[in-house]
Amino acid sequence: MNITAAQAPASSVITHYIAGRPVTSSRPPFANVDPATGQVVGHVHEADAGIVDMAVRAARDALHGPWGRLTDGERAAILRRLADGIRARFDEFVAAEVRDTGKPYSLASHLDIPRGAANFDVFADQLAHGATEAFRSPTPDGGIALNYGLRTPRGVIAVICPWNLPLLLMTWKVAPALAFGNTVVVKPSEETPSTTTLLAEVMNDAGVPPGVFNVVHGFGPDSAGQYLTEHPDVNGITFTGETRTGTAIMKAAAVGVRPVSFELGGKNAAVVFADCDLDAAIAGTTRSAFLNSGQVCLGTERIYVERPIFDTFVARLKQAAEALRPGDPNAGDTTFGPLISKAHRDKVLSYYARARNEGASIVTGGGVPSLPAPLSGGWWVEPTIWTGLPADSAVLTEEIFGPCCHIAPFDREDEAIAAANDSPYGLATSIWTGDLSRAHRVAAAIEVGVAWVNCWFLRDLRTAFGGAKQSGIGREGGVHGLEFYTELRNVCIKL
Ligand SMILES: NC(=O)c1ccc[n+]([C@@H]2O[C@H](COP(=O)([O-])OP(=O)(O)OC[C@H]3O[C@@H](n4cnc5c(N)ncnc54)[C@H](O)[C@@H]3O)[C@@H](O)[C@H]2O)c1
Ligand SMILES: O=C/C=C/C=C(\O)C(=O)O
Repeated sequence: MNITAAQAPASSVITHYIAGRPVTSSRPPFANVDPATGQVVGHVHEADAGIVDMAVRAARDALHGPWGRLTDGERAAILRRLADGIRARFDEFVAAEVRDTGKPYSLASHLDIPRGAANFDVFADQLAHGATEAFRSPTPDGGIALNYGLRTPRGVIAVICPWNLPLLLMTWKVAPALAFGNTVVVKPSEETPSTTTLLAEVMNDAGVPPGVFNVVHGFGPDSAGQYLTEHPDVNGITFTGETRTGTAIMKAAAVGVRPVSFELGGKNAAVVFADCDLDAAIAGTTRSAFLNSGQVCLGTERIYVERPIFDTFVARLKQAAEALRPGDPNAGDTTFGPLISKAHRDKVLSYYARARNEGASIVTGGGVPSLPAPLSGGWWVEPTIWTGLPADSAVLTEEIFGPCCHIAPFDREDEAIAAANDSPYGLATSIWTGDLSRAHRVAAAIEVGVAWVNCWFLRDLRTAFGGAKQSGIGREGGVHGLEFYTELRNVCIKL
């Protein structure tokens, strides 16, 4: 929910950050709201087309400045300083992320901020070990030619991020972009402006030249997001967010034929076989269904359980869901947070109502928890589990992005695979089985970008990360970002 500055206290003002300095804009700032309480905690400047143009120009100028002349080793050293700079201000980053998202301190301090720093380390490492191809090529005249690959930065990259893992997903894009010599104009989600703004300060302190990293704040359509993706001097667009937003951005990218790197929506399935380690499957599926209040793209909203253990699995997951503790995000025993906004909570509750109206069996949840003030003003919903809905129910086909999942039984492996693949999305899956051959067989059959076996959200940052089908375009991580963040030229020299 965003209201004008007139209604918002002047407690904290977030401005843009262009060419190494804060920049304000003329549009009425919008309010930043704490989702745990619904209270306004500050306000944020909204970029107009002129501000976005200023940022893109600064990024273009920086490409031709000292940044463009740094060696890989010098850029790697700066990336490591960025990681250290985030860690040096760890408490500030955690507090800012918790305030913007309402997520529990335990989650922001163990996932969001540590990964926000680690993303810079992994790409600094990549620079130290990167290589390109070379060939000694026989020539028709009996001589030799040398062919070698030469990677150059793509240029000015537009980076547009969602609100669920704000710093993690921002540096997951900024780190490779800068590692490979690009400059960036980034737009964090309007819901979560704070940690990216702190990152701008860390950039300054780490010696990143002005203009290499620029931040513009605002919304999508008719605001910073649209102006940035439509700017003709942007050479590539990396975006994480909803699939339908990706469609709109892809149309903008088509003008000028700019490449895109997309991490989009999902409707991920877990497949649980009767021979699994049930304790591990329950623990892992509790995380995949309810972590970050279900606001994780890799999360599980569809669970298929082999019939012999179906009733036990449902009972155990119910017990785990009911043990989650909503509360003050900064309280040590809080393990469950609110949704990001009133609009998103209304969306999730609309699916709760649909499930009820379609006759689902509500195993647990389905409503709003009763919490004391000031939390009663926040955007809370109950962790929810359903069974008994038909496969074509909207609850089983559309991304809800909330703390809810549907469990259905299956009798045969091929039936479970077909159910898991029955989706326009293809982001992630988790497979729980004690049979190693089956693990490999099923992981090869489910059409996703990331398949976990007997685990979930276990990440080696060098591996390929991204979605198949309508869940994404391209891959991030390790060497895989090279295709988007660099141009590869072949040089052929007649010797
Ligand atoms: N695949 C992944 O790795 C991944 C990771 C996290 C979230 N997601 C997805 O993100 C979604 C939730 O995040 P969200 O609600 O912020 O997504 P969203 O698409 O509504 O917004 C994402 C970002 O895009 C901007 N935006 C919106 N419309 C735009 C437009 N027309 N032009 C340019 N920018 C525009 C927004 O301001 C925001 O910064 C879910 O669908 C989730 O699955 C995917
Ligand atoms: O909500 C989506 C989570 C995305 C996670 C990553 O991009 C990652 O782990 O690199």
